[in-house]
Amino acid sequence: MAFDEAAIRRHMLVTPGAMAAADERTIAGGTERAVLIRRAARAITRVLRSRYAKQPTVILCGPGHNGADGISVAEMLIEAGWPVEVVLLDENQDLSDRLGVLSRVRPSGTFSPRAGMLVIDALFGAGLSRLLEGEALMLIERLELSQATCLAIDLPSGLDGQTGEIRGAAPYADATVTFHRLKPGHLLGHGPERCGKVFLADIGIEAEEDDAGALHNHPDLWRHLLRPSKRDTHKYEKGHVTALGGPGLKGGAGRLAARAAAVSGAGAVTYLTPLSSAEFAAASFDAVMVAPFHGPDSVTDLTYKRGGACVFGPGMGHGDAAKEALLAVLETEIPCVLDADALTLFEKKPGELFEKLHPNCVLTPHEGEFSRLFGEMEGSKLERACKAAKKAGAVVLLKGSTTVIAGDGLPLVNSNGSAALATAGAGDVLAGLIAGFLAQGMAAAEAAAAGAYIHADAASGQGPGLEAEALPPLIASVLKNLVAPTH
Ligand SMILES: NC(=O)C1=CN([C@@H]2O[C@H](COP(=O)(O)OP(=O)(O)OC[C@H]3O[C@@H](n4cnc5c(N)ncnc54)[C@H](O)[C@@H]3O)[C@@H](O)[C@H]2O)[C@@H](O)CC1
Ligand SMILES: Nc1ncnc2c1ncn2[C@@H]1O[C@H](COP(=O)(O)OP(=O)(O)O)[C@@H](O)[C@H]1O
Ligand SMILES: [K+]
Repeated sequence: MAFDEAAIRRHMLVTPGAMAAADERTIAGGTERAVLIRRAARAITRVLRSRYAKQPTVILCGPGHNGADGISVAEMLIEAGWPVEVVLLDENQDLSDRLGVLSRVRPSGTFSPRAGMLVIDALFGAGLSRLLEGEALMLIERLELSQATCLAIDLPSGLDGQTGEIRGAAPYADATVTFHRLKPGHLLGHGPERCGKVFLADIGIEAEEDDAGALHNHPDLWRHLLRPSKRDTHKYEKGHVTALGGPGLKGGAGRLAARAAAVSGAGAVTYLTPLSSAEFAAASFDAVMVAPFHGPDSVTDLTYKRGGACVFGPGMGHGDAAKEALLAVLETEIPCVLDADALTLFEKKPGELFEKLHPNCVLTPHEGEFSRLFGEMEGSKLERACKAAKKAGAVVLLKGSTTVIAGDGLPLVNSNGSAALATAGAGDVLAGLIAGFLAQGMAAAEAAAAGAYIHADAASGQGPGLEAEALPPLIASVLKNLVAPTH
């Protein structure tokens, strides 16, 4: 089972390098560059006129094609009677064939952005190749610190389109108009905070699958894998999840994971917990079954009998019996989600875990768990998750306001989360939900992608008062809307 092919083309993220190649391919195919630039400028002008009232507007133009887009926008706005001024990074740029624009050029030293002014940032886009310095740094720093409204062309200048890192400075754009497909930098690192609202414009570039550097997680990619049940389906045909909880006061985390598994569409969930806490667990659940955990056999016996998938970690504790049970289950290659304690258990000897992991495993660390398990790594979140997945031989879902999922195939970036999810237990719910999808037969990367998106979608529209307990019923209604109706 795999992601939908047509959706891959629609939802791919294209690195700046691949985007430049796609531009050149389109030009070689017979579309003139000037035509692409005019289409880009028209798209920018459309966004601008629908979003902002006519107001004093300064267009910062760089030396490359991003600047060419800016100059083309300047022409269109001048024609529409906007009060436009143009600042050129290269003051010697030849504009003898654009006399209308030339008459609006002002020295860069006069650039003084302030509230009530619109600044169109066309200094650098995909071609940013080094740290901002000198004149460019001065212009962007002034803009970054000002109250002016900024509309960025392609990327806020200084934001790295591949990593979302800031190379010297970058404005806080109110909106960004980009072309063809989003770039990873719109979603990673500082991207979301610097880009503002991102508009995607079609300028007639052909999509080729090889251009994809990653995928932007979207239901189109995996919705077909959430099959509605047959009329006469049986609960054990819909998958069984085993959740291993721990003793004592942290049992709530394991129970949250079990409950999330129960609303994933899986037919049944068993929560295993030491005898001392089994009675309390039984009193807190109705549909989820509770059974005593008394060592590795209680987990492997159950998973041999019921199959499905397991979730280890939330509230599991650091006991030796839990660790042995986890290692024993990994030997059987049953699909597993490993979160929280199941990851920190191995912080001193990660190799012991990596040796046993297999491609049906999903690891769901947050940044702290990630660095405890994989050490400090260089690179963007996307690059780090990919390296970690390779090292672990499993799917790695690295959580955060933007979540990255990496495995064997193209990595995915999930960006529909909101700060309502920054609440204790939200991660436990995610782990259980993914285990539920694994139990229903989804492959690890697909289950992780569906889990991350649906989990975040369930929290959308919720506020700071969201408690993790409230997520399972919200997840159930997101799922109901995603799954095609039964006939
Ligand atoms: N390639 C094309 O045909 C098209 C490009 N488009 C636009 O063109 C942009 C890409 O154009 P380019 O590849 O020319 O790249 P850019 O215009 O983004 O930047 C490249 C130029 O900036 C200079 N530069 C890069 N980093 C710098 C730094 N830190 N300090 C000072 N100078 C720096 C480079 O030497 C080069 O002259 C896209 O972002 C998009 O806005 C669109 O108009 C569509 C068509
Ligand atoms: N600011 C945020 N914006 C979007 N999603 C967030 C944010 N903060 C946390 N999340 C999401 O909430 C979940 C929190 O998981 P985790 O850190 O493991 O918390 P816990 O261990 O308390 O359950 C993850 O899925 C994460 O991606
Ligand atoms: K720009």
